[in-house]
Amino acid sequence: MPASVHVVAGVLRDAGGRVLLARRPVGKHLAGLWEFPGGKCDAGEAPVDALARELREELGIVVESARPLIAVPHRYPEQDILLDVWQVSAWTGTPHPHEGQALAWVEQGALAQVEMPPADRPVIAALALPDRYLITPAFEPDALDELLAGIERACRRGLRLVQLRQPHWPRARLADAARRARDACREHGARLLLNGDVQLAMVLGLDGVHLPARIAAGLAERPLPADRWLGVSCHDAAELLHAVRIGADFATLSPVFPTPGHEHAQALGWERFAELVVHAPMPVYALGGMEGEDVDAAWMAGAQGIAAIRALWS
Ligand SMILES: Nc1nc2c([nH]c(=O)n2[C@@H]2O[C@H](COP(=O)(O)OP(=O)(O)OP(=O)(O)O)[C@@H](O)[C@H]2O)c(=O)[nH]1
Ligand SMILES: [Mg+2]
Repeated sequence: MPASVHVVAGVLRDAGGRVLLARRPVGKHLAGLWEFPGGKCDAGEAPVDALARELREELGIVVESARPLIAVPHRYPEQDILLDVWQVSAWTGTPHPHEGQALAWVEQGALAQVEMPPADRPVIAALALPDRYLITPAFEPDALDELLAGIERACRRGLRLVQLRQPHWPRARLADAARRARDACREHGARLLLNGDVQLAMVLGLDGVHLPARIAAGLAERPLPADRWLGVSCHDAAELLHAVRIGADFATLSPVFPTPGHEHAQALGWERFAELVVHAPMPVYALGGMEGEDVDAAWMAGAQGIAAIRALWS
């Protein structure tokens, strides 16, 4: 089997947050579809250099600053590719179609409706997800008010993705908490996912669910509609693969570092984390021993960002 082709592409946003797409010219692979500008790495060329070269050739701009967003392995009938997408945060020049391709600035929320290559689907998820994912700490059921106050505080600090996780609470109490947390999150434009309980999440109209690995293992297909978020906790290559199979939108992969309460688990470290994530065609959060300042390291290892209890709670 030929090795996969390394493709780099850039996400450029205008002042209004719209994303630049280019239309693949007639006669090329996947002609007519809209894509993120970019192309194949030359032999021996570093991805960041290839990105700069492709965006200069295709758009006539000079990349000043970029960081990895997501790398998606994808198998086309013609070839296997690794679609390595970067967020370009600064450039000079104005993007022009240097190769006769049509260009369009598209609202983030409209991307899912645009005809893009199949490999781009996880990229749209990555663009819609934040770089920090809060998981609530364990509370006693009688500390519901304290839990909600913490969620409020987190939203006010800018957290935009929250997992309500209280696996030992009675269901009625959990439903109370989820309802109130849902309203608090909504008020701040944050999404609330419920750990483990698909049915309750649907009844309450939450933004989605996050499944522990052992629950995901019992599923053969996606347990909720496409307009909700499905996150899955993973710890190895097999669990990541299974999460993809059941249509997860994203995963957490842990533990990157040792954490109290999980001393028995073998920590992955960044190197192993990166090896596992590059095979996963979905956004993956780094979890386990994360600190707020680890977001950069997580990006460099191919992660969407960090997931944490302690570090994001206070
Ligand atoms: N640039 C880009 N390519 C993508 C995206 N999604 C996706 O599946 N691809 C695939 O990745 C490959 C990129 O090849 P390309 O044709 O753009 O390469 P290139 O710019 O170096 O052009 P060339 O090989 O014609 O010189 C194609 O098979 C394309 O279909 C995307 O969002 N952007
Ligand atoms: Mg190209």
